[in-house]
Amino acid sequence: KGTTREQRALKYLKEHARQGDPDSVLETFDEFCRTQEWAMNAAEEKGDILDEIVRELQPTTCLELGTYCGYSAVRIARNLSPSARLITIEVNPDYAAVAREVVKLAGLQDKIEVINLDSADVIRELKTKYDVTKLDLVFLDHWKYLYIRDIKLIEEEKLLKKGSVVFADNVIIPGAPGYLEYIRGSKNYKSTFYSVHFEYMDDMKDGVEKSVYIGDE
Ligand SMILES: O=c1[nH]cnc2c(O)cc(-c3ccc(F)cc3)cc12
Ligand SMILES: [Mg+2]
Repeated sequence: KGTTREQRALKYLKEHARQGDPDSVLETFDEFCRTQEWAMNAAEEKGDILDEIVRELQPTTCLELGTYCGYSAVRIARNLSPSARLITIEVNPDYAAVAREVVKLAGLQDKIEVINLDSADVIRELKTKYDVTKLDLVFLDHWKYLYIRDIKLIEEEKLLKKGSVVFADNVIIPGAPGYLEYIRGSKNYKSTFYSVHFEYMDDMKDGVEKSVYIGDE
């Protein structure tokens, strides 16, 4: 084949999506995943909840862990206010390269910064190197066993404020038991679980967890 699934998806988007139109990029990506090849996008029901959170919260500074091909980065950024921005971290260089192209195709390169590094290393430098004061929205969608490591690091760095939302994908499939136990047991968060279908699979159930930070600043 020579190409990766992510490169085939990007090719499809370039051939079928409207340049500069985020909605077209997302619709086309969903079409690709339903008709050509499955991909792990936070799509459909998961994406609808994410849209709702962004529209209601109107976050200024967003952090996404696990960019993959940039589907959820585009989904978040298309609803951001003019001065708001999204920092998205992807440790896999091949995924990061595709994501940068998808972000450009959507015309959102001024709102989204894709960083190809390990999430922990970036979180430790958000205040000093990335000019971040507080995070209004955090989307956890990378390796499931890293959710708990990274949320603890985000707390340690005092990056959350009252009302900040932490939204976690895949808390059922593949599952993030340690994270769920931690966040639901913490007095600093008010958590809500949403039972949703697994992306592009109408006969599989996954879950997402929305946690509002109510702790000390
Ligand atoms: O590794 C993942 N990172 C982020 N999101 C994911 C996601 O939404 C789904 C899956 C996934 C789950 C089951 C399976 F059979 C194959 C892939 C992995 C990730
Ligand atoms: Mg996911």
